[in-house]
Amino acid sequence: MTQDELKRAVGQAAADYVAAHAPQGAVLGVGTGSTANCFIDAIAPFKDRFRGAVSSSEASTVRLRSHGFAVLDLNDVNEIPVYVDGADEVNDRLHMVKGGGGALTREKIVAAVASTFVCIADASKLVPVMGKFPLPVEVIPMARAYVARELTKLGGEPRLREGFVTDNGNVILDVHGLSIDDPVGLEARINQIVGVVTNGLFAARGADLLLLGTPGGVVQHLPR
Ligand SMILES: O=C(CO)[C@H](O)[C@H](O)COP(=O)(O)O
Repeated sequence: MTQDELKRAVGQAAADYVAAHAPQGAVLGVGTGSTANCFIDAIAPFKDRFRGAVSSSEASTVRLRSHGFAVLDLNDVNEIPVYVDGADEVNDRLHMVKGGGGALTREKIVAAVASTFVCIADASKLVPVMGKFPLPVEVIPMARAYVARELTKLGGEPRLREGFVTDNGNVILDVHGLSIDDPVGLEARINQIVGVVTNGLFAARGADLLLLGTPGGVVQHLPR
């Protein structure tokens, strides 16, 4: 199976999960990226069961609307039973590195509100130690050079994502060369740097369920 086929399989599995578990009239939390797009396409036939969706990016909003979903302002929503999103890396505790698509801050906000975070990923994303995928950090533009120096002190090699501006008007520093042995500690440490909006470690609030696309089928993992 190709990687795209595995992404479609987990997108469909997540749609089946949500259709079975989310209450009638619920608000759905929707992530960003190519795997999340597969989920959006797979859940579209069930859209009338939902009050609408809260989106984590302008790109997902466009796709949701193209399927006829009502896209709601998070400030008008009290509860999100399920949030479905992809990951760039995930470990067996269901900590993740996210933000390859640059939507990490809105993703983290929607995930914080959600009762259940379902991570959907192809098998290549499951790793013993995270850090091979450069860790995205969203930064207020005027703090870029300062934050880069601070990230270097933590042992990483930050590189500006050239020509990219987030939906929030900020820049991304991708931090190379980290071996993330303490995801919870590093997430908190980086967020303490003045000028950082947030970083792509989702460890304090990891996923509750991983649907992993493997050549043998979609496998469910709970946090170890
Ligand atoms: O965090 C993300 C976007 O900010 C994505 O979930 C992550 O980059 C995975 O993307 P894809 O499903 O395209 O591999």
